[in-house]
Amino acid sequence: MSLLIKNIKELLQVRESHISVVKGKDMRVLPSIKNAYLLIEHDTIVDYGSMDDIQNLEADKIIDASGKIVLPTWCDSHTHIVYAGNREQEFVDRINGLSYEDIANRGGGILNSAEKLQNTTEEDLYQQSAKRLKNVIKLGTGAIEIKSGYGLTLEAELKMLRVIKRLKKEFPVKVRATLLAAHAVPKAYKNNKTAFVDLVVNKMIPEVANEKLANYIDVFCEKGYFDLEDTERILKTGREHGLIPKIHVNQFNAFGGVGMGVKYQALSVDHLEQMDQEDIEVLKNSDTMPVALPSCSYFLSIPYTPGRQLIDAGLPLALATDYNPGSTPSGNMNFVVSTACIKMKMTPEEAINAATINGAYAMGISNMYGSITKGKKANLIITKEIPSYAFMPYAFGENHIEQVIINGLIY
Ligand SMILES: N=CN[C@@H](CCC(=O)O)C(=O)O
Ligand SMILES: [Zn+2]
Repeated sequence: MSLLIKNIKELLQVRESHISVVKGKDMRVLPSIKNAYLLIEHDTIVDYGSMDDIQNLEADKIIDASGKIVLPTWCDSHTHIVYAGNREQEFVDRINGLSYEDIANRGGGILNSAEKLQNTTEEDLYQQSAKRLKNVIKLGTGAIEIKSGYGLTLEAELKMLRVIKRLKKEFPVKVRATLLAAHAVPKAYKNNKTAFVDLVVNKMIPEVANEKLANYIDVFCEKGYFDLEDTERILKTGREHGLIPKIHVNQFNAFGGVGMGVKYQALSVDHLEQMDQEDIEVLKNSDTMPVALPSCSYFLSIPYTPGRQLIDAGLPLALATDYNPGSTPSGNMNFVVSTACIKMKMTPEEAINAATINGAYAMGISNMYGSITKGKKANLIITKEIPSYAFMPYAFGENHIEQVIINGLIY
């Protein structure tokens, strides 16, 4: 099966295969070909170029993309889409004056979702999660990381990870799984957090690694959740079991979590709404990707990650949704890209780089996803007819996507 897309107004993010990440000033550059064609065979990009140079290419199917822009699908490197029910009452409580912290301290927040999930069957959890995944693919996401973390018991965490495994099997998009057992201290361990970390380290990590249910290890390193010592124990044990760290840090407080992530060669450090100079310096000497989650800042009315400062310091940056029931009930990467431009002062080129190639890097898959490159998976967004690519983040809140192609097939 072959597919030829021709008369593409502009083909974005065209990269040589050795580019796996873009940093600093290079993020301002988004290589493209105007008036382009793209040829797909089966699930792979095999050729592309200017329409002026098109040979007599044969294909089983031809799409005329006149007036439309084609780009790689979004790579969403941070989500929690496997959850049960919703938390709109907490949303209303926050409108009425409670903070995210107040709600968590009253036993709401993550513990509320954990209770719901523990009382939901695996089949129901799968159906709820599959619906969310289907929706975000239609919004242009072609690769996604999904975390556990609403289980908080071995049994419920395994249930979440089995659901992620099933999503991976049933859907054509690339799925990466993360064990986030240390997402909150469960009620039963309220006065004995160390015993819960013991459980994570001695039972949950070995069992999950043994069953090969996760690629990554995560921890919510934050005041009132898990401190540096807990984080270190969890990352160290995760690494020993072959799980690569990707952690929640600096959402509300900066106290060295970024350095701890870098010490254990985290693939990414995510959130970073609160950053100090030391965090920036430590990232400069690492291969760790900083990940910003602007929809979370928007929804909770907390500061945005200082993306401008990070990029101006020569660092790379990735953008992800953080889709979850508490802080970001949205998996729309188009909104993330717009919000990064509007609120974080990122240029459209920087935001698109952050949401494609750098997002792929933050999932360890940039060899196969995140750019238009021969040999990579044919995961593409075809826009509606729009004046330019900057129009996508500019005209925010509108759906500019006409078609999504996953593994060479129209989704
Ligand atoms: N900050 C920690 N975890 C999630 C939110 C969890 C929740 O409120 O359910 C996040 O990344 O924002
Ligand atoms: Zn998160």
